[in-house]
Amino acid sequence: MGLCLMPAPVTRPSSCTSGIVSQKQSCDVEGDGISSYVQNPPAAGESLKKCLDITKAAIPEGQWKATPVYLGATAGMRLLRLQNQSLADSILKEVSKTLQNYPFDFRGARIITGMEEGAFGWITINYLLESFVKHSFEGLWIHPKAGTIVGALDLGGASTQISFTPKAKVKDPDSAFNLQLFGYKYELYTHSYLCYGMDQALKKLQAYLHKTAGASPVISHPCYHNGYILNVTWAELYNSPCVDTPNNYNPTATVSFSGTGNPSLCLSLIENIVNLTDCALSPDCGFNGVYQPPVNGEFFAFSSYFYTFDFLGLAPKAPLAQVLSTIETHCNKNWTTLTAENPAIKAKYLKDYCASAHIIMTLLLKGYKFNTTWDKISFQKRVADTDIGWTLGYMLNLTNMIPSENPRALTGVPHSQWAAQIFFIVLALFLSLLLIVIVSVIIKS
Ligand SMILES: Nc1ncnc2c1ncn2[C@@H]1O[C@H](COP(=O)(O)OP(=O)(O)OP(=O)(O)O)[C@@H](O)[C@H]1O
Repeated sequence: MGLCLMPAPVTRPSSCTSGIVSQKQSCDVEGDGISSYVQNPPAAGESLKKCLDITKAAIPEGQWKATPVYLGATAGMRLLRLQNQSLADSILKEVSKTLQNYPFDFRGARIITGMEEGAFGWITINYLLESFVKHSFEGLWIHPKAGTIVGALDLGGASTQISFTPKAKVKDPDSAFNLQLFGYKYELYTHSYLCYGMDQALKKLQAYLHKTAGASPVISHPCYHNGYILNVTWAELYNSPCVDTPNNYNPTATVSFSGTGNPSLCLSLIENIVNLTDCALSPDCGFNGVYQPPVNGEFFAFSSYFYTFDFLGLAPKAPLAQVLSTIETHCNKNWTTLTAENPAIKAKYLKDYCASAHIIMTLLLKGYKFNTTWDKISFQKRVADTDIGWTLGYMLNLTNMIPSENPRALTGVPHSQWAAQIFFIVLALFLSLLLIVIVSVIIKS
């Protein structure tokens, strides 16, 4: 769940992450955001209040009333809405009530769409890199193809998004997101894959293994480290619409996953949950039959992409061969060695880095087809001292902080005048140089 606060006089909210934000202050709703509301509403409510109190303390009292607050919920809530619409509604109502009790200018809570999540992440990155301003300036005055607009790869808990400006027009209108920023029109390709966020992808793996293991109570898991054992109830395993409940479903039954640390088996297991066959607009395909034009330009990969690659020492960039060998070495470590080497890393994350690294490689290389453009991806958490995510883009959009017109055009300086000025500056420099050469030739002779 993302929540964003922006003190009114601040022209650029400098930190806007999942959680609550005010200038450089940020804090997260404890646990897994929205799911903690389902499991333990009072604790989640307290955690939300704690965050709001920290934020309140960071904003001068005189600005509280003028500070707009929006709450946007993402894929966790999209999934909950699929399962239980009234529970999703009551959570949003409850959260809204809490926010209304604070002195901010609360402007509403809603579940954003997957396309919005993708597009706002893309806006956040390019806004922080100042690429919209550079692009519109360079695009208009220097070279029509100048300016570096980067693509966005977001890997959340419940969904994953890819967003970029393709070379050619987007062929499927359902994947096109049109924007005009600083006087420049962008046609963005964006797609959100629900159920392919990291938590749900890991759950899909477990459910696939459970389904294919027959009645066995202990199941080998090749993506878990040798020596690691995870016990889960069927209720926990099948608590999401991303996995099909078996016919003989028994919520209290338990299953044990026992790690075998086998990287190549892990990789082939993942191909059972990611459908890599063609789509209707072949060869322009992502995965699961989804249309996707060929990837174009540089990309920033954040959220779970970053967490995993940062842990493995592969962020922000590493050659593909190094990435593959690092993942293999990591997956081959047994659980005792791994925990001894990483005492500060929580087991809930440590147990999954092998699986998540393989899921990431499958999505990037085989799903999105970065196989020939691997070096274009940067694994990043922050840009310009600010966390990357969809929340800042959401806020910028809702508060109309990115003008659709080019500010230079608004200042009244016409294009032809700029072109003439640049032409005369270049001509003057050339004449000065020529004069220096002529004078030095005359002096020598
Ligand atoms: N330090 C960490 N190491 C590894 N994984 C992490 C770490 N912190 C968070 N994660 C995981 O990263 C994933 C993405 O988390 P994030 O909070 O970005 O998701 P989200 O915004 O709730 O997702 P969605 O948009 O799909 O609803 C989750 O699977 C979460 O468990």
